[in-house]
Amino acid sequence: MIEAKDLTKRFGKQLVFQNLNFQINDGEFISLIGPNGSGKTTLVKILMGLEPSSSGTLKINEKQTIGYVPQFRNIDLDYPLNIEQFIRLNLKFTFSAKQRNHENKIIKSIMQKTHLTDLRNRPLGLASGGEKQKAYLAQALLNDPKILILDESTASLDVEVKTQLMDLVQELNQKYHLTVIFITHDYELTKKYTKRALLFQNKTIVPVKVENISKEMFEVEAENVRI
Ligand SMILES: Nc1ncnc2c1ncn2[C@@H]1O[C@H](COP(=O)(O)OP(=O)(O)OP(=O)(O)O)[C@@H](O)[C@H]1O
Repeated sequence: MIEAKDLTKRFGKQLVFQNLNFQINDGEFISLIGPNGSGKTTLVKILMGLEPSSSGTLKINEKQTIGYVPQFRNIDLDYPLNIEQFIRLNLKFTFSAKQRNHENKIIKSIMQKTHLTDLRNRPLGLASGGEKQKAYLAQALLNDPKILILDESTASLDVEVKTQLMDLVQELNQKYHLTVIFITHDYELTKKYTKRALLFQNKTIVPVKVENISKEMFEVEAENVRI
């Protein structure tokens, strides 16, 4: 379980959020939503130990490792690695034959889980957006995480590819009891894949049932941001 108690974060004089109190259950598929700049990425950085909190606590079970899937960025057409080589970047480089053997098995299994086996030799620079995003997902799964964070990972994909990626994540969530935290601005995907959301509002978090979220709420937030 992930549990926040009175979690507060400031950057210098800027208060990002204060007194966050929430829980995320093991195996839950939950969305993390709210306007641009409300603190979604900052919160997951604190969760991953990449950023200190200002006060309060954010606890996870010590044994729970975390996989992080960012939104894919532009990758040059002549990027030197193929999909499999790119995924391997998250492994420890080793010259031990025994360790290599072990790693090969892990890679094979991850490629099967993410449906990338047939694409393993494709240069990453020539892969489609969805294939690149799946490669990022595969990389995040290498260390057998119990918690998977998708940080706007569907943002630059077209609707059909978004759905394919989310179906895959849902499969991983259900088959392997992965806890999934889905950071998104996408109303349709929030509705389709999650039952509960942590909504950033007025510098704190409100846990809400997704069935009670309206499209207008997403749009109002977007407008607020523009002002
Ligand atoms: N390292 C940093 N130093 C100073 N301010 C920061 C730092 N990182 C984030 N911020 C600020 O903290 C606030 C929260 O940023 P964060 O990226 O967490 O928001 P977000 O909800 O993920 O936004 P978006 O939806 O646009 O990705 C923003 O005002 C941002 O400028």
